[in-house]
Amino acid sequence: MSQIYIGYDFKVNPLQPGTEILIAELGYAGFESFVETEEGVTAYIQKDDWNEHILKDINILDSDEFKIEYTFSEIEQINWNSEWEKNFDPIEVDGKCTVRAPFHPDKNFEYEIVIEPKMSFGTGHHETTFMMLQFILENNFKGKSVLDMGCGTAVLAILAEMRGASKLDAIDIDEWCFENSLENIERNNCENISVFLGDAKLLSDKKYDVIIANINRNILLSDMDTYRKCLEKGGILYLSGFYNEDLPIIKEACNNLGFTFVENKEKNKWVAAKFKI
Ligand SMILES: C[S@@+](CC[C@H](N)C(=O)[O-])C[C@H]1O[C@@H](n2cnc3c(N)ncnc32)[C@H](O)[C@@H]1O
Repeated sequence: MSQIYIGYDFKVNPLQPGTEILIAELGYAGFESFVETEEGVTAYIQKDDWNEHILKDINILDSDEFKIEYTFSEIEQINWNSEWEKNFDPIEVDGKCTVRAPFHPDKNFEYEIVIEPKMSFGTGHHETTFMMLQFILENNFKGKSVLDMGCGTAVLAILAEMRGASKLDAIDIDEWCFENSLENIERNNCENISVFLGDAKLLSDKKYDVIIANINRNILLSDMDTYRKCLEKGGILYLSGFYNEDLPIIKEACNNLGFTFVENKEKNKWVAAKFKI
């Protein structure tokens, strides 16, 4: 890999939950990989995605509860495999599903997903991915056509196929996520998932029984109308990637399009919500 990265070394006090909150916020600002250290975290972002105001919306940096100091520098080469081996512990969801890396030993779970995340978002560690995995475990996917919008590593599409979905599209705007999704789909022997590079513009003539979209508040709001048009009657929409304070805005936008709110989950202020049409 030859992309140039900017690496930020953050010292966080108190370490937890400060580091966890910081990683979550940086993830949504475009940082792609995180290496937890004894004092905090080193976070990486591609130089092409970076600008000098990149930390402007990271709220925890302005919080009185945490003291956070950082330095940053340009890095030419990162060995992602060794970074992940240091950092990626397997996760378990509700005793039924595990998400692990290829270098972890097998586990005896009903659903075992092997993900080599490299730089893509979606190992299950993030609250939003975790809650979406829970929704997929709790709900019926048998024979359903499914869209995983903003697929990252395609972890959600992979579980949906394991749960019986018969035809799936996984779409991501990021080229690395597109390639990583293809690799993970093969690694997990999935046969019903097609991966596309792009955004909601790809959806003009598509129809699905279920749409899963874990992106962020603004993209969800701007693409919601397209999701609505792509859902079959009786279709289900799962949304995540926003904080609990944004749930009323998301609900209102969904209501205006004729969706009914079914339920939501919440973890460390992040929300995942289910709607039906
Ligand atoms: C929060 S991550 C979620 C990844 C994965 N679905 C998960 O649950 O872990 C959001 C993903 O959406 C992608 N994305 C951002 N904007 C998008 C857009 N307009 N259309 C499609 N994908 C987008 C990002 O590249 C990123 O991989």
